[in-house]
Amino acid sequence: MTTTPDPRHLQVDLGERSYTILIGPGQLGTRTPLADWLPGRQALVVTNDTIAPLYLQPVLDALSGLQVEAITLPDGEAHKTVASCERVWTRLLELRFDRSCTVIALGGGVIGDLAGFAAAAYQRGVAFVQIPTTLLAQVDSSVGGKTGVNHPLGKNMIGAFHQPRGVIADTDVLASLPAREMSAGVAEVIKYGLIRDADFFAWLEDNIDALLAREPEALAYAIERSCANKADVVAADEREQGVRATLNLGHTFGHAIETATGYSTWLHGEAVGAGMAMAAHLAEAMDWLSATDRARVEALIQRAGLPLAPPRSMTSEQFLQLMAVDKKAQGGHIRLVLQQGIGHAVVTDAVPDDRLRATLNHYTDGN
Ligand SMILES: NC(=O)c1ccc[n+]([C@@H]2O[C@H](COP(=O)([O-])OP(=O)(O)OC[C@H]3O[C@@H](n4cnc5c(N)ncnc54)[C@H](O)[C@@H]3O)[C@@H](O)[C@H]2O)c1
Ligand SMILES: O=C(O)C(=O)C[C@@H](O)[C@H](O)[C@H](O)COP(=O)(O)O
Ligand SMILES: [Zn+2]
Repeated sequence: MTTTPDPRHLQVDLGERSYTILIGPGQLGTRTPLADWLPGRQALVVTNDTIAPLYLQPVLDALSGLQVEAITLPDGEAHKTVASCERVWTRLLELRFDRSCTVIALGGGVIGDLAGFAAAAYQRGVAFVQIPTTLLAQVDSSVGGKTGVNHPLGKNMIGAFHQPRGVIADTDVLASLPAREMSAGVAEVIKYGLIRDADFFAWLEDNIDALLAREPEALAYAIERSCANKADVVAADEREQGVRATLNLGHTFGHAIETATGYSTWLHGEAVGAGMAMAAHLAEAMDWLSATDRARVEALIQRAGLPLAPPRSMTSEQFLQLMAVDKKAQGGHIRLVLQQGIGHAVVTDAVPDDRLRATLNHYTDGN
Protein backbone atom coordinates (compact mmCIF):
# COMPACT_ATOMS: atom_id res chain seq x y z
CA MET A 1 0.00 0.00 0.00
CA THR A 2 1.34 3.47 -0.86
CA THR A 3 0.83 6.28 1.59
CA THR A 4 0.89 9.99 0.99
CA PRO A 5 3.33 11.80 3.28
CA ASP A 6 1.74 14.40 5.52
CA PRO A 7 1.76 17.80 3.85
CA ARG A 8 3.48 20.78 5.43
CA HIS A 9 1.01 23.20 7.03
CA LEU A 10 1.68 26.93 7.06
CA GLN A 11 -0.66 29.48 8.56
CA VAL A 12 -1.48 32.93 7.22
CA ASP A 13 -2.41 34.84 10.34
CA LEU A 14 -4.61 37.87 9.75
CA GLY A 15 -5.56 38.70 13.32
CA GLU A 16 -9.15 37.61 13.78
CA ARG A 17 -8.92 35.33 10.70
CA SER A 18 -6.32 32.86 9.56
CA TYR A 19 -6.02 30.21 6.88
CA THR A 20 -3.87 27.24 6.04
CA ILE A 21 -1.51 26.58 3.16
CA LEU A 22 -0.94 22.86 2.57
CA ILE A 23 2.24 21.96 0.69
CA GLY A 24 3.17 18.49 -0.45
CA PRO A 25 2.62 15.66 -2.93
CA GLY A 26 -0.63 13.75 -3.32
CA GLN A 27 -2.98 16.46 -2.06
CA LEU A 28 -5.19 16.99 -5.11
CA GLY A 29 -7.67 14.16 -4.68
CA THR A 30 -8.09 14.38 -0.92
CA ARG A 31 -11.45 15.43 0.52
CA THR A 32 -10.08 16.77 3.79
CA PRO A 33 -9.58 19.61 4.42
CA LEU A 34 -10.99 20.92 1.11
CA ALA A 35 -14.59 19.94 1.90
CA ASP A 36 -14.27 21.41 5.40
CA TRP A 37 -13.38 24.83 3.97
CA LEU A 38 -16.70 25.05 2.07
CA PRO A 39 -19.33 26.98 4.04
CA GLY A 40 -22.16 25.37 2.03
CA ARG A 41 -22.80 22.49 -0.36
CA GLN A 42 -22.31 24.39 -3.65
CA ALA A 43 -18.94 24.90 -5.34
CA LEU A 44 -17.83 26.09 -8.77
CA VAL A 45 -14.35 25.04 -9.91
CA VAL A 46 -12.83 27.64 -12.23
CA THR A 47 -10.08 26.27 -14.44
CA ASN A 48 -8.74 26.46 -18.00
CA ASP A 49 -8.57 24.21 -21.04
CA THR A 50 -4.97 23.15 -20.37
CA ILE A 51 -5.50 22.21 -16.73
CA ALA A 52 -8.99 20.69 -16.91
CA PRO A 53 -7.98 17.50 -18.77
CA LEU A 54 -5.05 17.00 -16.38
CA TYR A 55 -6.38 17.81 -12.91
CA LEU A 56 -10.10 18.63 -12.78
CA GLN A 57 -11.44 15.11 -12.19
CA PRO A 58 -9.54 14.46 -8.92
CA VAL A 59 -10.91 17.71 -7.51
CA LEU A 60 -14.47 16.82 -8.52
CA ASP A 61 -14.02 13.32 -7.06
CA ALA A 62 -12.73 14.77 -3.78
CA LEU A 63 -15.99 16.67 -3.38
CA SER A 64 -18.41 13.93 -4.49
CA GLY A 65 -21.82 14.17 -2.88
CA LEU A 66 -21.77 17.98 -2.94
CA GLN A 67 -23.16 20.13 -5.78
CA VAL A 68 -19.90 20.79 -7.60
CA GLU A 69 -19.76 22.23 -11.11
CA ALA A 70 -16.89 23.46 -13.28
CA ILE A 71 -16.25 26.21 -15.79
CA THR A 72 -13.35 25.89 -18.21
CA LEU A 73 -11.97 29.15 -19.59
CA PRO A 74 -9.48 29.63 -22.43
CA ASP A 75 -5.84 29.54 -21.31
CA GLY A 76 -3.65 32.62 -21.14
CA GLU A 77 -2.90 35.97 -19.54
CA ALA A 78 -4.84 37.65 -22.36
CA HIS A 79 -7.99 36.09 -20.84
CA LYS A 80 -7.42 37.60 -17.38
CA THR A 81 -10.22 40.06 -18.07
CA VAL A 82 -13.53 41.31 -16.79
CA ALA A 83 -15.10 39.39 -19.70
CA SER A 84 -13.81 36.10 -18.22
CA CYS A 85 -15.17 37.10 -14.81
CA GLU A 86 -18.51 37.81 -16.41
CA ARG A 87 -18.57 34.25 -17.74
CA VAL A 88 -17.99 33.00 -14.19
CA TRP A 89 -20.74 35.24 -12.78
CA THR A 90 -23.16 34.11 -15.51
CA ARG A 91 -22.45 30.47 -14.70
CA LEU A 92 -22.97 31.06 -10.97
CA LEU A 93 -26.31 32.74 -11.69
CA GLU A 94 -27.42 30.04 -14.15
CA LEU A 95 -26.67 27.47 -11.46
CA ARG A 96 -28.62 29.61 -8.96
CA PHE A 97 -25.65 29.43 -6.58
CA ASP A 98 -26.33 31.40 -3.40
CA ARG A 99 -24.16 33.29 -0.95
CA SER A 100 -23.06 30.07 0.76
CA CYS A 101 -21.32 28.86 -2.41
CA THR A 102 -17.55 28.57 -2.90
CA VAL A 103 -15.42 29.42 -5.91
CA ILE A 104 -12.45 27.06 -6.26
CA ALA A 105 -9.55 28.26 -8.41
CA LEU A 106 -7.74 25.33 -10.05
CA GLY A 107 -4.82 26.66 -12.07
CA GLY A 108 -1.98 29.13 -12.20
CA GLY A 109 -1.97 32.77 -11.20
CA VAL A 110 -4.23 33.83 -14.04
CA ILE A 111 -7.05 31.53 -12.93
CA GLY A 112 -6.39 32.29 -9.24
CA ASP A 113 -6.50 36.05 -9.72
CA LEU A 114 -9.62 36.10 -11.90
CA ALA A 115 -11.56 33.44 -9.98
CA GLY A 116 -10.70 35.24 -6.75
CA PHE A 117 -12.02 38.51 -8.10
CA ALA A 118 -15.16 36.78 -9.40
CA ALA A 119 -15.67 35.38 -5.88
CA ALA A 120 -15.02 38.78 -4.27
CA ALA A 121 -17.71 40.44 -6.38
CA TYR A 122 -20.37 37.70 -6.69
CA GLN A 123 -23.24 38.68 -4.40
CA ARG A 124 -20.68 41.05 -2.77
CA GLY A 125 -18.40 38.21 -1.77
CA VAL A 126 -18.48 34.42 -1.50
CA ALA A 127 -15.97 31.89 -0.21
CA PHE A 128 -12.89 31.15 -2.26
CA VAL A 129 -10.30 28.34 -2.23
CA GLN A 130 -7.01 28.24 -4.09
CA ILE A 131 -5.59 25.07 -5.69
CA PRO A 132 -2.49 26.48 -7.41
CA THR A 133 -0.97 24.37 -10.19
CA THR A 134 2.08 26.42 -11.25
CA LEU A 135 5.23 27.07 -9.25
CA LEU A 136 4.47 30.79 -9.43
CA ALA A 137 1.00 30.28 -8.03
CA GLN A 138 2.24 27.93 -5.29
CA VAL A 139 4.93 30.35 -4.08
CA ASP A 140 3.12 33.63 -4.55
CA SER A 141 -0.24 34.30 -6.21
CA SER A 142 -2.37 31.82 -4.24
CA VAL A 143 -1.34 33.43 -0.95
CA GLY A 144 -2.26 36.88 0.30
CA GLY A 145 -5.63 37.69 -1.22
CA LYS A 146 -4.69 40.00 -4.08
CA THR A 147 -7.25 39.19 -6.79
CA GLY A 148 -8.03 40.97 -10.02
CA VAL A 149 -7.88 41.26 -13.77
CA ASN A 150 -5.96 43.29 -16.34
CA HIS A 151 -7.14 46.34 -18.28
CA PRO A 152 -5.70 47.18 -21.71
CA LEU A 153 -4.23 50.32 -20.09
CA GLY A 154 -2.76 48.65 -17.02
CA LYS A 155 -1.92 45.38 -15.33
CA ASN A 156 -4.16 44.15 -12.45
CA MET A 157 -5.98 47.49 -12.49
CA ILE A 158 -9.39 46.05 -11.57
CA GLY A 159 -9.47 43.95 -8.44
CA ALA A 160 -10.11 43.43 -4.76
CA PHE A 161 -8.46 42.05 -1.66
CA HIS A 162 -10.24 38.75 -0.98
CA GLN A 163 -8.47 36.09 1.06
CA PRO A 164 -8.92 32.39 0.31
CA ARG A 165 -10.35 29.99 2.91
CA GLY A 166 -7.31 27.81 2.32
CA VAL A 167 -4.62 26.88 -0.19
CA ILE A 168 -3.74 23.39 -1.42
CA ALA A 169 -0.36 23.28 -3.16
CA ASP A 170 0.07 19.75 -4.51
CA THR A 171 3.69 19.56 -5.63
CA ASP A 172 2.98 16.52 -7.86
CA VAL A 173 1.18 18.71 -10.41
CA LEU A 174 4.40 20.61 -11.15
CA ALA A 175 5.65 17.54 -13.05
CA SER A 176 3.60 18.58 -16.09
CA LEU A 177 4.60 22.25 -16.01
CA PRO A 178 6.66 23.43 -19.03
CA ALA A 179 10.26 24.43 -18.22
CA ARG A 180 9.62 28.03 -19.26
CA GLU A 181 6.84 28.26 -16.64
CA MET A 182 9.15 26.79 -13.97
CA SER A 183 11.62 29.59 -14.68
CA ALA A 184 8.83 32.17 -14.46
CA GLY A 185 7.91 30.85 -11.01
CA VAL A 186 11.54 30.96 -9.88
CA ALA A 187 11.52 34.72 -10.56
CA GLU A 188 9.12 35.25 -7.64
CA VAL A 189 11.16 32.82 -5.50
CA ILE A 190 14.32 34.88 -6.12
CA LYS A 191 12.29 37.97 -5.18
CA TYR A 192 11.82 36.75 -1.59
CA GLY A 193 15.57 36.28 -1.22
CA LEU A 194 16.23 39.75 -2.54
CA ILE A 195 13.69 41.64 -0.46
CA ARG A 196 13.94 39.97 2.95
CA ASP A 197 15.85 36.69 3.12
CA ALA A 198 19.57 36.84 2.29
CA ASP A 199 20.11 33.25 3.52
CA PHE A 200 17.44 32.02 1.13
CA PHE A 201 19.14 33.92 -1.70
CA ALA A 202 22.41 32.16 -0.88
CA TRP A 203 20.55 28.81 -0.73
CA LEU A 204 19.15 29.55 -4.19
CA GLU A 205 22.63 30.26 -5.53
CA ASP A 206 23.60 26.74 -4.40
CA ASN A 207 20.37 24.96 -5.36
CA ILE A 208 18.93 26.70 -8.41
CA ASP A 209 19.72 23.77 -10.70
CA ALA A 210 18.03 21.28 -8.34
CA LEU A 211 15.01 23.56 -8.12
CA LEU A 212 14.70 23.90 -11.90
CA ALA A 213 15.13 20.12 -12.18
CA ARG A 214 12.17 19.79 -9.74
CA GLU A 215 14.11 17.69 -7.26
CA PRO A 216 11.43 17.06 -4.62
CA GLU A 217 13.40 18.30 -1.61
CA ALA A 218 14.53 21.50 -3.30
CA LEU A 219 11.03 22.13 -4.60
CA ALA A 220 9.33 21.59 -1.24
CA TYR A 221 11.89 23.75 0.54
CA ALA A 222 11.62 26.63 -1.96
CA ILE A 223 7.80 26.61 -1.88
CA GLU A 224 7.63 26.45 1.88
CA ARG A 225 10.22 29.17 2.47
CA SER A 226 8.63 31.42 -0.14
CA CYS A 227 5.16 30.97 1.37
CA ALA A 228 6.51 31.56 4.88
CA ASN A 229 8.07 34.82 3.73
CA LYS A 230 4.89 35.91 1.97
CA ALA A 231 2.67 34.91 4.90
CA ASP A 232 4.81 37.06 7.24
CA VAL A 233 4.57 40.09 4.97
CA VAL A 234 0.82 39.72 4.41
CA ALA A 235 0.22 39.22 8.14
CA ALA A 236 2.06 42.48 8.81
CA ASP A 237 0.32 44.51 6.10
CA GLU A 238 -2.67 42.80 4.48
CA ARG A 239 -3.83 45.78 2.42
CA GLU A 240 -0.46 47.11 1.26
CA GLN A 241 -0.26 50.23 3.35
CA GLY A 242 3.49 49.76 3.78
CA VAL A 243 5.83 46.77 3.80
CA ARG A 244 3.68 44.61 1.49
CA ALA A 245 4.66 46.85 -1.41
CA THR A 246 8.17 45.33 -1.23
CA LEU A 247 6.59 42.19 -2.78
CA ASN A 248 6.44 44.40 -5.87
CA LEU A 249 10.23 44.35 -6.43
CA GLY A 250 10.77 44.37 -10.21
CA HIS A 251 7.04 44.71 -10.86
CA THR A 252 6.91 48.43 -11.70
CA PHE A 253 9.20 47.74 -14.65
CA GLY A 254 7.73 44.27 -15.20
CA HIS A 255 4.10 45.33 -15.36
CA ALA A 256 5.07 48.03 -17.89
CA ILE A 257 6.63 45.29 -20.05
CA GLU A 258 3.53 43.07 -19.78
CA THR A 259 1.16 45.94 -20.62
CA ALA A 260 3.31 47.19 -23.51
CA THR A 261 3.46 43.71 -25.02
CA GLY A 262 -0.30 43.19 -24.79
CA TYR A 263 -0.22 40.46 -22.10
CA SER A 264 0.70 37.94 -24.76
CA THR A 265 4.39 37.39 -25.38
CA TRP A 266 6.10 37.87 -22.01
CA LEU A 267 5.21 35.71 -19.01
CA HIS A 268 4.66 37.58 -15.74
CA GLY A 269 7.69 35.89 -14.16
CA GLU A 270 9.88 36.77 -17.15
CA ALA A 271 8.83 40.42 -16.91
CA VAL A 272 9.56 40.35 -13.17
CA GLY A 273 13.00 38.79 -13.87
CA ALA A 274 13.92 41.60 -16.26
CA GLY A 275 12.30 44.11 -13.89
CA MET A 276 14.44 42.92 -10.96
CA ALA A 277 17.57 43.26 -13.11
CA MET A 278 16.52 46.82 -14.01
CA ALA A 279 15.82 47.59 -10.34
CA ALA A 280 19.28 46.26 -9.44
CA HIS A 281 20.86 48.55 -12.05
CA LEU A 282 19.06 51.52 -10.51
CA ALA A 283 19.91 50.46 -6.95
CA GLU A 284 23.58 50.32 -7.91
CA ALA A 285 23.31 53.81 -9.45
CA MET A 286 21.85 54.99 -6.12
CA ASP A 287 24.82 53.39 -4.29
CA TRP A 288 22.37 51.13 -2.47
CA LEU A 289 23.70 47.93 -4.04
CA SER A 290 27.35 47.09 -4.64
CA ALA A 291 28.57 46.11 -8.10
CA THR A 292 29.41 42.68 -6.68
CA ASP A 293 25.90 42.15 -5.34
CA ARG A 294 24.32 43.38 -8.54
CA ALA A 295 26.43 40.83 -10.41
CA ARG A 296 25.12 38.11 -8.03
CA VAL A 297 21.54 39.22 -8.70
CA GLU A 298 22.01 39.15 -12.47
CA ALA A 299 23.81 35.81 -12.38
CA LEU A 300 20.98 34.14 -10.47
CA ILE A 301 18.27 35.62 -12.71
CA GLN A 302 20.18 34.41 -15.75
CA ARG A 303 20.80 30.93 -14.33
CA ALA A 304 17.05 30.69 -13.69
CA GLY A 305 16.53 31.03 -17.45
CA LEU A 306 15.03 34.50 -17.18
CA PRO A 307 15.70 37.61 -19.29
CA LEU A 308 17.95 40.36 -17.92
CA ALA A 309 16.54 43.14 -20.10
CA PRO A 310 13.19 44.31 -21.49
CA PRO A 311 12.17 43.89 -25.15
CA ARG A 312 14.18 46.06 -27.56
CA SER A 313 10.96 47.53 -28.92
CA MET A 314 10.23 49.49 -25.73
CA THR A 315 11.20 53.14 -25.29
CA SER A 316 12.04 55.07 -22.11
CA GLU A 317 8.97 57.29 -22.66
CA GLN A 318 6.74 54.26 -22.89
CA PHE A 319 8.18 52.92 -19.62
CA LEU A 320 7.64 56.26 -17.89
CA GLN A 321 4.03 56.53 -19.04
CA LEU A 322 3.14 52.98 -18.02
CA MET A 323 5.04 53.22 -14.71
CA ALA A 324 3.12 56.38 -13.79
CA VAL A 325 -0.16 54.40 -13.64
CA ASP A 326 1.38 51.74 -11.36
CA LYS A 327 -0.73 51.30 -8.21
CA LYS A 328 2.14 52.50 -6.00
CA ALA A 329 2.34 55.85 -7.83
CA GLN A 330 1.02 58.86 -5.96
CA GLY A 331 -0.17 61.95 -7.82
CA GLY A 332 1.51 60.69 -10.99
CA HIS A 333 4.85 60.38 -9.16
CA ILE A 334 6.48 56.99 -9.63
CA ARG A 335 7.38 55.06 -6.45
CA LEU A 336 9.74 52.14 -6.76
CA VAL A 337 10.84 49.15 -4.74
CA LEU A 338 14.62 49.06 -4.64
CA GLN A 339 17.12 46.87 -2.93
CA GLN A 340 19.49 48.04 -0.26
CA GLY A 341 21.91 45.15 -0.41
CA ILE A 342 20.74 41.56 -0.81
CA GLY A 343 17.95 40.64 1.63
CA HIS A 344 16.53 44.11 2.17
CA ALA A 345 14.30 46.33 0.04
CA VAL A 346 12.47 49.61 0.52
CA VAL A 347 9.67 51.47 -1.20
CA THR A 348 11.07 54.81 -2.23
CA ASP A 349 10.16 58.03 -3.98
CA ALA A 350 13.70 59.31 -3.52
CA VAL A 351 15.00 58.32 -6.96
CA PRO A 352 15.82 61.47 -8.93
CA ASP A 353 14.13 61.62 -12.35
CA ASP A 354 17.45 61.76 -14.17
CA ARG A 355 18.67 58.57 -12.41
CA LEU A 356 15.54 56.66 -13.43
CA ARG A 357 15.85 57.99 -16.98
CA ALA A 358 19.52 56.94 -17.12
CA THR A 359 18.56 53.36 -16.16
CA LEU A 360 15.72 53.29 -18.70
CA ASN A 361 18.02 54.70 -21.38
CA HIS A 362 20.58 52.01 -20.56
CA TYR A 363 18.00 49.32 -21.35
CA THR A 364 16.36 51.01 -24.35
CA ASP A 365 19.52 52.25 -26.09
CA GLY A 366 18.40 55.80 -25.38
CA ASN A 367 15.14 55.41 -27.32
N1 LIG B 1 -2.29 37.68 -6.73
C1 LIG B 1 -0.98 37.72 -6.55
O1 LIG B 1 -0.47 37.95 -5.46
C2 LIG B 1 -0.09 37.40 -7.72
C3 LIG B 1 1.26 37.12 -7.51
C4 LIG B 1 2.06 36.81 -8.60
C5 LIG B 1 1.52 36.74 -9.87
N2 LIG B 1 0.19 37.00 -10.04
C6 LIG B 1 -0.42 36.86 -11.36
O2 LIG B 1 -0.30 35.50 -11.75
C7 LIG B 1 -0.30 35.41 -13.17
C8 LIG B 1 0.80 34.50 -13.63
O3 LIG B 1 0.56 33.22 -13.09
P1 LIG B 1 1.26 31.93 -13.70
O4 LIG B 1 2.69 32.18 -13.92
O5 LIG B 1 0.84 30.80 -12.87
O6 LIG B 1 0.64 31.85 -15.16
P2 LIG B 1 -0.65 31.07 -15.74
O7 LIG B 1 -1.73 31.05 -14.79
O8 LIG B 1 -0.89 31.66 -17.09
O9 LIG B 1 -0.10 29.59 -15.92
C9 LIG B 1 1.00 29.38 -16.77
C10 LIG B 1 0.71 28.32 -17.85
O10 LIG B 1 0.87 27.02 -17.28
C11 LIG B 1 -0.30 26.24 -17.53
N3 LIG B 1 -0.39 25.33 -16.39
C12 LIG B 1 -0.82 25.63 -15.15
N4 LIG B 1 -0.61 24.60 -14.34
C13 LIG B 1 -0.08 23.61 -15.09
C14 LIG B 1 0.38 22.31 -14.81
N5 LIG B 1 0.38 21.82 -13.57
N6 LIG B 1 0.84 21.57 -15.82
C15 LIG B 1 0.91 22.07 -17.09
N7 LIG B 1 0.53 23.32 -17.41
C16 LIG B 1 0.05 24.08 -16.41
C17 LIG B 1 -1.39 27.26 -17.65
O11 LIG B 1 -2.50 26.72 -18.32
C18 LIG B 1 -0.68 28.35 -18.42
O12 LIG B 1 -0.62 28.03 -19.78
C19 LIG B 1 -0.17 36.84 -13.67
O13 LIG B 1 -1.41 37.28 -14.13
C20 LIG B 1 0.26 37.61 -12.46
O14 LIG B 1 -0.14 38.95 -12.52
C21 LIG B 1 -0.62 37.32 -8.99
O1 LIG C 1 1.10 39.89 -3.12
C1 LIG C 1 1.60 40.98 -3.41
O2 LIG C 1 1.43 41.99 -2.70
C2 LIG C 1 2.41 41.13 -4.63
O3 LIG C 1 2.74 42.25 -5.01
C3 LIG C 1 2.82 39.89 -5.37
C4 LIG C 1 3.19 40.11 -6.82
O4 LIG C 1 4.08 39.08 -7.17
C5 LIG C 1 2.01 40.01 -7.76
O5 LIG C 1 2.45 40.03 -9.09
C6 LIG C 1 0.89 40.99 -7.56
O6 LIG C 1 -0.24 40.60 -8.32
C7 LIG C 1 1.22 42.40 -7.96
O7 LIG C 1 0.22 43.21 -7.48
P1 LIG C 1 -0.07 44.67 -7.98
O8 LIG C 1 -0.80 45.28 -6.84
O9 LIG C 1 1.22 45.33 -8.28
O10 LIG C 1 -0.91 44.55 -9.20
ZN1 LIG D 1 4.35 38.99 -9.29
